[in-house]
Amino acid sequence: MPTAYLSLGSNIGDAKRNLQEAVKMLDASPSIEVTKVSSIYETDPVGFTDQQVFLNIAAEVKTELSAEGLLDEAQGVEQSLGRERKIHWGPRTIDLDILLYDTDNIQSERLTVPHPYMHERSFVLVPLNEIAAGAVHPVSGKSVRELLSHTGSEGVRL
Ligand SMILES: Nc1nc2nc(S)n(CCO)c2c(=O)[nH]1
Repeated sequence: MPTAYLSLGSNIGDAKRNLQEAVKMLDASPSIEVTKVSSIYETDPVGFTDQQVFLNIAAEVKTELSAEGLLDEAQGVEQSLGRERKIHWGPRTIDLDILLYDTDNIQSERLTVPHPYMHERSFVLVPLNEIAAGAVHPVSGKSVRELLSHTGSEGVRL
């Protein structure tokens, strides 16, 4: 069964509860099993820096869904939790990004996997390293552990 890794983030409202609800909703989907969840990390905002700190986690899921099917589920969770896309890269109640889907390399209208920025984001790599240090980025061939050794964990706190 395919294994995928997701990054989840929130910096509006009760961020911890938003993350917990998002994981619960993913696991409640009949076609998704959440098999690992990282600790919650407080992280400095990247991209649009004039906003609240984020809380970030990573999750491992097993699913028979295609990557696009998993994206549909993830976007459904975002909508259910009130995700409003006002400012690009701005604050959000919840954000779910697909990082890896097995060792697939996907470039479609809707989806790029591996996530195009995952290799340069400590707020993604620190939680992901906690649950999948040995997972391999299918484009670079580097493990999560190796990617993290290049970015460092600046701006990420347990
Ligand atoms: N620390 C941090 N910065 C972010 N900038 C954006 S956009 N996002 C949303 C995910 O792309 C985040 C995030 O989740 N955490």
